[in-house]
Amino acid sequence: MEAIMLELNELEYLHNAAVCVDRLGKIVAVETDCNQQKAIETVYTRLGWSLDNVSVTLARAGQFFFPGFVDTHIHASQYPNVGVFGKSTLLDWLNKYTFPMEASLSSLPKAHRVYTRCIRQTLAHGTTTAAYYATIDVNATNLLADLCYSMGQRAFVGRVCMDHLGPEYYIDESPDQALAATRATIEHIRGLDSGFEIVSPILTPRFAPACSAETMRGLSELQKQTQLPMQTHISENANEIELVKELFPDSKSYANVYDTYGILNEKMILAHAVHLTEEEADLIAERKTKVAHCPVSNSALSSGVARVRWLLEKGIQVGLGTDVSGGYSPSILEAARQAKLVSNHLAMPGGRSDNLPQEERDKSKLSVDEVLYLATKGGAQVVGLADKIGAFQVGMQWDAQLVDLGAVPAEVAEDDFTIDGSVDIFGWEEWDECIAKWVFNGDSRNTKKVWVQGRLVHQQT
Ligand SMILES: O=c1[nH]c(=O)c2nc[nH]c2[nH]1
Ligand SMILES: [Zn+2]
Repeated sequence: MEAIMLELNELEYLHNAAVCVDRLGKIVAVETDCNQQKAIETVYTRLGWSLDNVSVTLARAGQFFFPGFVDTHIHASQYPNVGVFGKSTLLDWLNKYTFPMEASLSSLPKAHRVYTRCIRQTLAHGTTTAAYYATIDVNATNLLADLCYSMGQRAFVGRVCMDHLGPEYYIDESPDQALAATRATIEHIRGLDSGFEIVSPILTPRFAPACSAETMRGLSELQKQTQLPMQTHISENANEIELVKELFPDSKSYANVYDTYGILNEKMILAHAVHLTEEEADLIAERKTKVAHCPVSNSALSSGVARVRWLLEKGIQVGLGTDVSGGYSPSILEAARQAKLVSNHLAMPGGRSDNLPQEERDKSKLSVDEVLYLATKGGAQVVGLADKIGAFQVGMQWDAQLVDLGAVPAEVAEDDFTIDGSVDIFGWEEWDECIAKWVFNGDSRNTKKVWVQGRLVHQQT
């Protein structure tokens, strides 16, 4: 347990720093405490590289580099509905808002508009990698992959499989058709990015109530053949859990349903995991399955509070998801903020931890560093890219954001009342205080530049 805590606190950000990135988007040198001159000397003298081959990027006073955010769970196809959920809860929300919107994206001009805006907006909020759900439509799913590729966002793109219980206007015809359609998107993405370097397919059974046993079994087989990652939902809402019990009376639990059909494994990302039992969490840990924590959505749809510390202590790797549009915001910074706040709720009286001693409850609270870890390194682990992204070690990919908190020089600060963004820095704060102020008050106005694999994919004008 100690090890988890230590690792969670290893948060990387760089200020007064220069980073050298080669043409393949790899970090070749990082210099801290430096100016532009020192950075250039590093490239010439220490590395002996020509500036033609290496770009040198500098974070100035008041700015810092932060690893790009990883959104481990987002429905690009629900993006027009952000903030539109009324008082609904999961199952009525799906029928009222979600399925009609997703079905309407079989219109490719509409899908183009929605997906372009979703990618642009998430990039502007510093999301360099996203695990996307598209829709059941093959052409629209392929379009999402094309757009991620051309706009430069690292992405996992999933065609949604749902051949059970859906509305008649939005359902896969049969397990065979669901699997054939999934194979078609895999082939499309292979044609786009043969090594799945930037865009990868991800197998996507929507959730147990919407998938027949045959489809889940078929996806398990397909995963064995392709080694692709997979994503689904689990244990988000009380009525959903009851429905799973009715539909799979022979299964011991929700997690056991996925285990029975061979899809609870180290390549599976489970979203929500709010109401897991002790046995389910132990099984998930044993299978090395990952969890996407979606605090904004869990509050918006009144689903509940996931016990992140409890999951981490079991050794389960956890990242953050916006879960647009169960979640109202495309921002992982907002998800980090809400992850911190909902973890505090677990320590308050009147909540689900009431039977625990106060000391145990206090342990549930996540720190600012920990939620930022979940937003970056934790997310990288969840999507299987921890050796490539989420930190700034030499040899890793330059997937990063340049954050500017708008600090003004001390000599003008006293009479400068210009409002420039939502974070006010007075100049006396320590760096960890600046980071905390960013987490609680920052937004996309602070995200000046964003890179994926060394390519500048967003720049504030
Ligand atoms: O938050 C969620 N969003 C969805 O689209 C969905 N589908 C099944 N379960 C779900 N949960
Ligand atoms: Zn979801």
